[in-house]
Amino acid sequence: MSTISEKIFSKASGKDVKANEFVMAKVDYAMAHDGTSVLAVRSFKNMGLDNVWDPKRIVIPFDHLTPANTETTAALHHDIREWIGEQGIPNFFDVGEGICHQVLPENGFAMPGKLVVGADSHSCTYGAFGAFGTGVGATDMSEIFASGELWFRVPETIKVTASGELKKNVLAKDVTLKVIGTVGASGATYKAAEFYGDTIADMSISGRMTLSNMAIEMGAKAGIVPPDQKTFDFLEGRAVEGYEPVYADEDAEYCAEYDIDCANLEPQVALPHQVDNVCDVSEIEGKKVDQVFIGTCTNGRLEDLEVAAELLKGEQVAVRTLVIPASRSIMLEAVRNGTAEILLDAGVTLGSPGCGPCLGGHMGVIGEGEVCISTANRNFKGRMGKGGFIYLASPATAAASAITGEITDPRTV
Ligand SMILES: CC(C)[C@H](C(=O)O)[C@@H](O)C(=O)O
Ligand code: SF4
Repeated sequence: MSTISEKIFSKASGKDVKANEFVMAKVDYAMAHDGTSVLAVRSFKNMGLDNVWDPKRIVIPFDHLTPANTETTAALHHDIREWIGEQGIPNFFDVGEGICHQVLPENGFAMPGKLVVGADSHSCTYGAFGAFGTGVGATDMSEIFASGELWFRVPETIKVTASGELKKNVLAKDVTLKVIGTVGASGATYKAAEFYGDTIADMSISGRMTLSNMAIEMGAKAGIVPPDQKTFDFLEGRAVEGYEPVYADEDAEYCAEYDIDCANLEPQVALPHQVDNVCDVSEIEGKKVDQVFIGTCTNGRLEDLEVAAELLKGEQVAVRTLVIPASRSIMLEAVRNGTAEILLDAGVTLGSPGCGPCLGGHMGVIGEGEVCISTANRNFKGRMGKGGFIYLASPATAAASAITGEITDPRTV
């Protein structure tokens, strides 16, 4: 009678464990990006060790401030590149390859049953593939670099069941925002979430990644979708090693259960400055925006760009609109299949793959009092620029709002 998390931690710690037990777990893959590797590497060096535990199990994408925005960033990038070379870490993804949470799954590091730990809070994205994906701080990451292990408290699990067929232009992001609005920003703190129901089964891999990505926005350690044929198909020819799917037992114990009706779901918007401040788009329609941002590890995938292109085809954007693909391969596909051309024709600014202005670092920061509708996962005060206001929505709602210059229901354009 175990949950997916209990089973993954049992395997990773080599003994049968239950929720709330403390374990030392073996990590399958460890990730740090340009933002967090700096501290992780510094702390690793302070330990006085020469070599990391296993270079092949460490993955380092550069994504947060890429291409480098300042001389300081360029110097930090330089130092980390050098360390990666010294350690012989083969899985290094340099400037322009894309956002860590896109790069790891694309390259087959997120697999069912694995424990994948990243020095980034949205590492829960890997749950979309049935992995226990979770974020840790940079000094915890240095422990993993050193030993390949870390301690955890096995989380209790909440069960979220989403049912019903989504209406056109109601997307996985709307389901995700609805779930977070229902559970609350701290409703799943230190718990894992397991996602069930026909809405999830019908979701594409891309949609499931959006859902798992935002599990941390309700406090969850992990947000896991049980793997199915779509998962296996995605991993075919991609998975870097063999894997064993893990499922919960029928009588697994959940600490809370939530049922989400998606048949009547409207597009959702999270209002500033809290992610769980969620309402139907109809309640906020007409709110003027200064900038539209489509991208990030939440919604920068090909499917998201295509949804935007479908709405923007033959139209002109009314406000500055930024589209940043989550990876180079997504951008390449968007160029090849004509999506990029439609977006550029509509007046969109296309940025190089990476986090872009999500964290307020560069490439589209907003000014005092400005409003941005964004497909990202966080709308915290000041995140995209001091004094700015961030509204979170789906790529369809963002694209519809780009056409009108105000928050718009994508079903009306
Ligand atoms: C910079 C990094 C530590 C941070 C995170 O952990 O999430 C960032 O990716 C974010 O989205 O806020
Ligand atoms: S895209 Fe945004 S949320 Fe995702 S890793 Fe980058 S900064 Fe964090």
